[in-house]
Amino acid sequence: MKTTNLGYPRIGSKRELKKTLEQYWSGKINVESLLDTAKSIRKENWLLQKEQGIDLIPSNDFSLYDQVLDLSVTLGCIPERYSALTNNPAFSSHDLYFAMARGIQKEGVDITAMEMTKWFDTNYHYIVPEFTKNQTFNVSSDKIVNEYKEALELGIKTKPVLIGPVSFLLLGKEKEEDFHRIDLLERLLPAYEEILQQLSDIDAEHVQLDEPYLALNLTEKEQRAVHQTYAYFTTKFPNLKITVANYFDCFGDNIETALSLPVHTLHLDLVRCSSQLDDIIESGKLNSYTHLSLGVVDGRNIWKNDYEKSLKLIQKAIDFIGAERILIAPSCSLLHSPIDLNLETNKENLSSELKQWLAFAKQKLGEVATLKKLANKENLSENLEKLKKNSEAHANRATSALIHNQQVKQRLGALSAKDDQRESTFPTRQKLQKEALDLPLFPTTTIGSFPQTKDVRSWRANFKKGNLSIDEYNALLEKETKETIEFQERTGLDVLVHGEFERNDMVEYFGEQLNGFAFTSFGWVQSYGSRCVKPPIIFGDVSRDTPMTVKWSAFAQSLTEKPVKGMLTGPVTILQWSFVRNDQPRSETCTQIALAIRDEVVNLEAAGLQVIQIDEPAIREGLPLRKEEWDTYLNWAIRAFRISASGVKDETQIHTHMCYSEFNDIISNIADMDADVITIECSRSQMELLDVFATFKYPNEIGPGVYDIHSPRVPERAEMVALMEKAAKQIPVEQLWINPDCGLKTRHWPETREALIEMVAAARECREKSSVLA
Ligand SMILES: Nc1nc2c(c(=O)[nH]1)N[C@@H](CNc1ccc(C(=O)N[C@@H](CCC(=O)N[C@@H](CCC(=O)N[C@@H](CCC(=O)O)C(=O)O)C(=O)O)C(=O)O)cc1)CN2
Ligand code: MET
Ligand SMILES: [Zn+2]
Repeated sequence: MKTTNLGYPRIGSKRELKKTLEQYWSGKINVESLLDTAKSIRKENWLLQKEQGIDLIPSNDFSLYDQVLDLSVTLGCIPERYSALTNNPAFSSHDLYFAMARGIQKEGVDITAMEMTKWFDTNYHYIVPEFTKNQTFNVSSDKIVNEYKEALELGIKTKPVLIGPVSFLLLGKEKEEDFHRIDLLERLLPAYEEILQQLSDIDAEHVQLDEPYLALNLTEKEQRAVHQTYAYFTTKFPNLKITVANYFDCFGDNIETALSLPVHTLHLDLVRCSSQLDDIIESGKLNSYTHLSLGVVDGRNIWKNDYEKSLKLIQKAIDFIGAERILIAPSCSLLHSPIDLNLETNKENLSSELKQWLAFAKQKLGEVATLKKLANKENLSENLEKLKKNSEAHANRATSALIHNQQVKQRLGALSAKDDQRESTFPTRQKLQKEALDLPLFPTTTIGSFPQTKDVRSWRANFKKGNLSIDEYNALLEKETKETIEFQERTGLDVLVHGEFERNDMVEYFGEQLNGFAFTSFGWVQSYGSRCVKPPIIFGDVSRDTPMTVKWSAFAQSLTEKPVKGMLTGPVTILQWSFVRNDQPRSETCTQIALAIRDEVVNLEAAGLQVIQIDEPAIREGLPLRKEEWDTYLNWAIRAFRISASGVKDETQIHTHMCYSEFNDIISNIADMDADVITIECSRSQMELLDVFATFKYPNEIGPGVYDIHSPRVPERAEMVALMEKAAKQIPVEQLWINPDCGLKTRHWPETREALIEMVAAARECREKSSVLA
């Protein structure tokens, strides 16, 4: 029996990579310093995994920005528009790499970034590969081999990890008509073959190919592609031990395909799909030589493993194929876990009672190693003690007084059908809101946050450290908010925002104020590139004691005659971007949050806010991976949003906002949310979203984001007008708003000012053209 790991967080336990990247981008350090930091993180990670008792330690799980982008670059899959960089000695390979990730506007070159979207149902975002009909693939980087050699110098023979060819193709997008990307497989396989050859030339023994698409609904053709791929690889490389890793859900209908693969190891996510092992046993179709990697330790949540439960699964697998064909593993890459629970020493954030129930990435590896020893009956006395402690922790969580609140449970039980309905239907509300707000055609607004500058962050850090009093901190925030309101008035925006300067993060901020939530000091998880989040931990029933946002929204509204939008995060997003308790259905936790947000919405209205936005950017990402389960999720998720939005009168305009996902397949459910206005990401995908409106008539108002805020690039007015013209072809102009595609917190002020001035100018141009557009 062996222990194995699928991937380790690469941001660094003190976010070293994040800090170095941002310094590099701002020109403060050179590329060598950046690469040095990267190298030391890899070293630390490899040694730590060894020390924790992992036998098969991954390499190539490191990335400077994103592992999918790395693979695109490795395979020479670089969109044509970057040729201005590849043929120009003024630009290095790193310039090219970061230009693909973030866009570039420098030395006469102006190229947009590649699209970014959610990695399955996580809050991690990857850079979407772009394919053309005649796409070629040429191995053009040594990253995989180099990292293998780097670890070897430390005495560690790693297991290189890369995304498998079928998933790589499916993760991407066709940039031309008339072909399907899966048809590129035959051209792609020789490139993979070259990489596998290089690895086998340097005596790599194991390689892990991730095929998470095996957890989704695949067509027969795609299933055949998976089979063909691994039949080919195993014939070509009979001595390479290939693991095919599936995670985030069951194989479902792909189980026959998975079991037909002639590979050395299949990895199973037994956290998301504990019945998978039984399915395999009952099928009787596992190859006689295939090992099973049992993903029993949850890579997606922070709860301590339940050893008794895991050991039952492991024992069942041992009885089935024998211990020597078993590997013990986390359920998926630990990229999605915070790094080290031992860093959490602040008892006000995380009490010792709570802490004993938790395990972060490093601790999870320890759990994997302990489970192996328990299953192998190694060092019995020491490990039986660990088992006993583990059972005790689970027993006292089950009965803890921290968790249950009868009032919350009663309120949930008393909900009735009318609690998720506005008073009138949209046409009536729209008329009343038009009278109340008196907005022009193509009203302009932003999504909520304005730049979270170094200054703003340092005020908060100093306030938390006690270097600033609450009054001093508030005074600074008031000044920042006031300047932001003045900027918006000067620029001519129609619906203003307060800027969210008081918030560390749109989820953590609410988590800090709601009962039933705990938060960490260092529990950072990478969201994209250098950006991280610190997801709160929902451990108990959720309730709200006092208003959470009214003070800042009312303050901002007091500064202007223009309407200010109250700004809230919706229940589904708070749920999705937190670590959620696993002792009751997610739907129940979500409804509890919905009631807390509903109370906040009602309070904002009473404080004079006529427009209130309830952000739900995570609604799409929360969808189960398999379509069979979509309806159940959508029913409770959409209802939770509606509960949160339905406590106000018709005149109050409810907005929602969504970004960075593919929305076309759930557009009618989004319409069912019945928000008066939705602002939605559209720009990086060139308004592809709008295609769906050719057949689906979106009933309410909508602001398709006109520029990409995740890139520092300033959009041109003409670009934005062109996007709105495209929108006006599908949606009546009376329904259209103009806004960026997400909040501006990651941007700096200079580009923010320029971009919004251009955006308002674009709106004026659209108004002038409106008779033509209509
Ligand atoms: N939860 C969440 N998920 C999301 C989004 C989001 O906004 N939130 N947006 C989408 C895209 N993802 C994003 C994720 C993170 C960030 C982001 O900006 N994160 C910040 C951290 C935000 C934060 O928590 N800030 C804290 C802590 C800031 C900090 O680093 N403080 C310094 C000290 C600063 C100083 O002394 O100057 C430190 O702790 O070392 C604060 O402001 O209080 C970052 O990585 O830089 C943006 C987008 C999708 N998913
Ligand atoms: C990821 S969606 C962000 C919405 C939030 N109101 C903001 O502007 O930052
Ligand atoms: Zn957004």
